[in-house]
Amino acid sequence: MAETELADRECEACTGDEDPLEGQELIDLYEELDRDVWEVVDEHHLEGTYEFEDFRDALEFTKEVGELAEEEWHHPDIHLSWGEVVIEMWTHKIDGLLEADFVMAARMDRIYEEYEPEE
Ligand SMILES: C[C@H](O)[C@H](O)[C@H]1CNC2=NC(N)=NC(=O)C2=N1
Repeated sequence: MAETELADRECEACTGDEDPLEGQELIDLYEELDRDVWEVVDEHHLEGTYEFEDFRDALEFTKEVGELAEEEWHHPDIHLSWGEVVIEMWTHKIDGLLEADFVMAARMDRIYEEYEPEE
């Protein structure tokens, strides 16, 4: 049976004693994200950069991401500028990356589909 798409998986709450993902585990999950948006930084966090037409769209996207973070109780760092939102996503409790971080990133990619500027 095909694996559940990343954005449809549960954000498993972390207990705090998991080991951070590394190596091939990270690569396999990363390949399911929008690589025009995301990069894995130092095997520690995900950094994503989203472009928008203006500040209003960037702000509305930020609000949706904020609501998602509250629902999932898994919170990114968000830098909001005119026409751009930069996200940093990692699991603070273990100071590294777990699947939940990739699930959140995939959910953000899905939210972004409604804002993507015309080519
Ligand atoms: C107390 C602790 O901050 C909470 O359990 C949650 C809140 N949101 C969180 N968000 C992120 N990114 N990492 C965490 O470890 C985390 N922990």
